[in-house]
Amino acid sequence: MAQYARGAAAVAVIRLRNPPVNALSLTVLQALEDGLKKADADPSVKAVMICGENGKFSAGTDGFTRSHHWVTSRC
Ligand SMILES: CC/C=C\C/C=C/C(=O)SCCNC(=O)CCNC(=O)[C@H](O)C(C)(C)COP(=O)(O)OP(=O)(O)OC[C@H]1O[C@@H](n2cnc3c(N)ncnc32)[C@H](O)[C@@H]1OP(=O)(O)O
Repeated sequence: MAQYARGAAAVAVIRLRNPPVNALSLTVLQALEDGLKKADADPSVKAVMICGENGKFSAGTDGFTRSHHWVTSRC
């Protein structure tokens, strides 16, 4: 998942949470999109910080998601 929170001042924080390496699964991508929409809808938010849990940002596309893209791109 990705957790939305309000940080200091006008900053929204979206924290990627998908142990062990915060890979971008479909669930994480959906939660990321939801968080960005929430920030966009809040006129007091002037910046969005995206970070990863446990001292890691993200390993990129989740292994499963990557296979899915590969299969669909060949159809
Ligand atoms: C239409 C196109 C859309 C998007 C294009 C997107 C492109 C990309 O995202 S490219 C990037 C894809 N990511 C990778 O190729 C990263 C591969 N991983 C690594 O290089 C390393 O794992 C790491 C540097 C991220 C971490 O290294 P290290 O600390 O040595 O840990 P491990 O390698 O032992 O990995 C721990 C654990 O995490 C699993 N894992 C790693 N990467 C992914 C991933 N991308 N998706 C899912 N899972 C991942 C790895 O298998 C290990 O799992 P186990 O402990 O269960 O074995």
